[in-house]
Formats: sequence, C-alpha cells, structure tokens
Amino acid sequence: MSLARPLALLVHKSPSKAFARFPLIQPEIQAPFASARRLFDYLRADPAAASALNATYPKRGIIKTAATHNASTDQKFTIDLSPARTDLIPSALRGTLGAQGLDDVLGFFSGAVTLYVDPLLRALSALAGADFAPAHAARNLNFRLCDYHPATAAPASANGCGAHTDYGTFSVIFQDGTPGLEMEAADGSWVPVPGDATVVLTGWCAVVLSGGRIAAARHRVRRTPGVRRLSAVLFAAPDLDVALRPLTGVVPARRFSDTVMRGEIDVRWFKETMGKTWRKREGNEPGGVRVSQDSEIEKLIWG
Ligand SMILES: O=C(O)CCC(=O)C(=O)O
Ligand SMILES: [Fe+2]
Repeated sequence: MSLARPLALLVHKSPSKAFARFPLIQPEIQAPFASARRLFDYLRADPAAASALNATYPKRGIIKTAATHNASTDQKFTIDLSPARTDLIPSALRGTLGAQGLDDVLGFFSGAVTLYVDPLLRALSALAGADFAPAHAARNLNFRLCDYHPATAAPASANGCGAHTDYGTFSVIFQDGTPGLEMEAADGSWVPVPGDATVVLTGWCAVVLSGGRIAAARHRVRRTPGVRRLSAVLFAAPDLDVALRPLTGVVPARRFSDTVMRGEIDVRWFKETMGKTWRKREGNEPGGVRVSQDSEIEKLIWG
C-alpha cells in the first residue's frame, strides 16, 4: 500500500540470515567502550562530579540515573552530550572527565560525524528523491552513551529501553558486542540484532521530510539480568527551525495531516513535544509511563 522503504543498515562482519535483506557495510570505526565504561563508573562513584557535570546543562542534566530508584522505567543510565553542551563544561572538570574516558568518547563521536553524516544524508536523499542536506546545514547532532547496568531498581527486569521510534532523521547505534537491541519487523514481531553490528535507523523526521518514502524503524532493548551492555548512539536531526513537512520536490507517497502539510510544526517544537513522553519512559520527567508514544505521533503526522 505504501512505497515506504525503511532504512536499516547493519555494519556487521557475518550477517545473520534475518538481516540478509539489508545492505551491509564493513565497520570502519569502533566505539571506545572501555572508556565509556570508565566514565559511567567514575560518575556513579562520585556524585559530586556527576552533579557538577549536570550543572553545565541545568535544564535536563547530562548523566541520567533515574533507573537506580525507579523500577518501572527503562532500566539504563545515559550520558547525553552534544557539541554545544560539551563546550559548556568548565575546563577543570573537562580535564578531569577527559582523563576518565570523556576525551576518547568525544574523539570517537567527532570521527563518527565525519564518517557517517554526509554519506547518510546522501543515501536518504536518493531514497526520497530530494536533497536532505539543506535542512541539515547547522548540524543538529546529539551523542548518547547508554549503560544497561545490572544494578538498577529492578535488576531482574528485561526492560532496558521500551519500544520507540527515534524522533530525528537517522541514528547510528554502536554496540559493545552484547545482544539486546531488537527491531520490529513488518508483522510486529521483534527481531534481535547481532550484538556486534553497527546499525543505522531512520526516525520520524526522515519519514516526514521524505513524504513517507522512508519508513521509521521501531526498536527496543531487552536486558539479560546480570549482564552489562553499553551502546553509543549518534543522533542526527534537521535544524531546529526547519518546518517538518515533505521537502520541496517530494511527491508524498501517502497523505499527511493538514498541520504537517501547512508547515505548522517545526523541528524545535516536535523535538520538545516528543522529548517529553520520551523522558517519562526513561524516568527523567515525572508522569506515568506510556505504553506507546508512537500512536500519538502518528495521529499528529498522518491526521
Ligand atoms: O542502546 C541501544 O542499542 C539503543 C538505544 C536507543 O534506541 C536510543 O537511545 O534511542
Ligand atoms: Fe532509539
């Protein structure tokens, strides 16, 4: 019924049969997981350092540890960075954390940006039949480290990260070799992704900009009790002032809501609105945990 083509690339040496239909590319860079682990361990052992880091971004904080006391939310810890946030860290703290793994982590993300952002924007442009580059000129990027640590409020829970669709254009997920990431197949079943694959997933903004010619990939992370898993994710989204509607020149593959077609939603508003339900699922904003944030977004986008 729809022409939508999901973009799910796996960078994996020995592709499993389940992903044979996806294009595969060789891994070109590895995330520094020993350094990421060191950074999480250092910040969790030193609450004063964690508070000092969070004070550089008082709106939301940088390291999030709600899972230590909240059993019903995602059972993970995250460190959310961006080029702008990193610049706000005072130099003494930056030096301390740099030696505790942050330098390696930021060096890695900067290499990943160089290697992945332009080629992936070109790939999406080819799928959509319109140029994605102008809407991404200002580089609205976020870097996230996830630590699915066994010691959380619900150590036996399998819920590492609830089912969701990323809000932006694409996300590149680097994994430490531990399985747990799953992608939703067309029939609604969950397909495990090999733990050593690097995965490129598209998000809601890719769906809208491409006029529905690119689909978004719903995914989740399941935990194995007692097993620690780390991931590093590079998120790319359109510039905040871009109107969230099909790019000029795109013939929509399906009907969007009038709100979207009139260009009434911009990326800043969409990110803020989606982020709210997101943070509830992750336990970083008060409110009930929603079963699905995606149905609400679908209503807004498809009308
Ligand atoms: O940890 C992972 O593999 C995925 C994390 C994720 O989907 C997210 O943070 O949006
Ligand atoms: Fe995600």
